[in-house]
Amino acid sequence: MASAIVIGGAGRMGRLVREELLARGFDVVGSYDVDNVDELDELAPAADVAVDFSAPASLPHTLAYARRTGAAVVSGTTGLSPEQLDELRALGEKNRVIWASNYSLGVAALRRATALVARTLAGWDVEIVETHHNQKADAPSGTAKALLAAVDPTGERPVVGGREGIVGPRVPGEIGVHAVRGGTVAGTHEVHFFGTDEELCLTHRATSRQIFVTGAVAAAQRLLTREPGFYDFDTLMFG
Ligand SMILES: NC(=O)C1=CN([C@@H]2O[C@H](COP(=O)(O)OP(=O)(O)OC[C@H]3O[C@@H](n4cnc5c(N)ncnc54)[C@H](OP(=O)(O)O)[C@@H]3O)[C@@H](O)[C@H]2O)C=CC1
Ligand SMILES: O=C(O)C1=N[C@H](C(=O)O)C[C@H](O)C1
Repeated sequence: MASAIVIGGAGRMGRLVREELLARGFDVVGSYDVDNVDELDELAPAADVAVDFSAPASLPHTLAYARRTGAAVVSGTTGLSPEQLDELRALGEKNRVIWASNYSLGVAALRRATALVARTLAGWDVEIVETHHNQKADAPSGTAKALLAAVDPTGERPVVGGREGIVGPRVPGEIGVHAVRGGTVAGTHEVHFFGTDEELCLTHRATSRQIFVTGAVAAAQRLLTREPGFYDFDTLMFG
């Protein structure tokens, strides 16, 4: 039986992840949150995999744990800085690591579709809109950033958040990224492509968090069959 710890275990995602791990036969040997995250550095028991849905501030402890125990890491924490993402990538030189801003199969397909449409409709205006529950800490969502990268893989185009006041006409090539917060929305992502007299909109709507949980635990199971490396969700799940 494979063993696991959950980082952010008392959170909205962490509680569901723990249940899913147990349902899939994992032995869950620890749960870590703000008050005991320091234990990851030296005290926490070894496990085959650490599943992390917490906050960027916990990453040093997750990394220390993985280096000490050799555990695989499945991270879904968003709001990580580029330097923190590099640290996770570097961990992949010795450990099995996956980080994904979204563990839903539908969003994986949305990313592919977005890249295709962006190439097909080059020159159209693009606006990305994400909507989440009123407790979400980071904005824009990690998924919105991934969709932005799908539209503009080289990251060269100007990115605009909220528009207010007199800002002048839309700058050609710019990409709007907008965050909406309210209620209990599990996560909606829209990519609008505007041409002359026409609009194409790709939408993904999560109606529960279970999709992310199912995807993350499936990724954990698959990751444990792989060699050390830094994996992305699309490649790991679809090959
Ligand atoms: N990749 C994906 O598919 C998805 C990613 N997410 C991401 O997962 C993360 C968690 O989301 P959610 O469960 O809604 O958030 P919650 O706020 O419900 O849970 C966060 C958990 O992390 C813990 N935590 C916060 N800060 C630290 C810290 N410094 N060290 C250790 N633990 C900490 C909290 O502990 P305490 O209770 O003690 O405060 C809490 O238990 C977010 O980054 C979110 O964007 C969410 C859904 C899907
Ligand atoms: O915080 C959330 O809830 C979610 N966060 C992820 C993100 O930032 O993209 C994924 C999902 O949309 C839910």
